Amino acid sequence: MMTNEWIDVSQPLTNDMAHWPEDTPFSYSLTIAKQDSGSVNIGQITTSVHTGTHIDAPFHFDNDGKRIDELDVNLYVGEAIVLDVGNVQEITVETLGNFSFDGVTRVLLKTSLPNDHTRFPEQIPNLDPRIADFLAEKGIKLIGVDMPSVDALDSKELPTHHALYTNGIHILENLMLDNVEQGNYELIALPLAIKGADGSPVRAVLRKKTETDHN
Ligand SMILES: N[C@@H](CC(=O)c1ccccc1NC=O)C(=O)O
Ligand SMILES: [Zn+2]
Ligand SMILES: [Zn+2]
Repeated sequence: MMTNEWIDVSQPLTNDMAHWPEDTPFSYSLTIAKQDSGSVNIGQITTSVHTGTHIDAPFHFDNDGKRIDELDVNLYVGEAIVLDVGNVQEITVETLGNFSFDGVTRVLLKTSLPNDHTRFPEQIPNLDPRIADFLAEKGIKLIGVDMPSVDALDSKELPTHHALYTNGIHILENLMLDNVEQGNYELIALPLAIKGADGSPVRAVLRKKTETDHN
């Protein structure tokens, strides 16, 4: 039997990609060219850690929260369910109540927001903070979204970030799920080991589960 292939669900890191207003854009440039060094090309990157597909450490919104290097890598590798919630602008407990979460600890929400890494959206679907309690009860430890934030783009209070955190649910943002259908997958979305950081870019990949897969 042919094994399923891993699919990339990360935003490509390009010099024209979208970033938060007033935040540091992503930039890659060649600092040393092979013709100058005589041996190698060497590049450098500059970026906010909240540009592109990334995870938030609790320290992002809580000064006493865990930093990137203190988070358990097991959160970011394993079974995940992709749910299509593209039919609503407000994602509530009622929306999620239509789905079965049997045994999974990671949920990825495919919303109506078209995934375009070069465009920072003006508006995004709203995640009701009350989904945090609901998902925690189902045993969810990680939520991923195909949007720049789990809160409204102009929010200062970040109620959904805090509600998720209070319920032990970690956050993955800016996935590219337009070409992914609802269903059960394996996920890898590992952060870099950046000491003390509030967030980290990840390379997020999914592989569809088949009936013959065993846990
Ligand atoms: N909470 C967002 C980031 C965020 O809110 C932000 C990122 C960079 C610059 C400003 C931001 N928020 C400003 O109100 C995130 O988790 O990526
Ligand atoms: Zn973030
Ligand atoms: Zn966030």
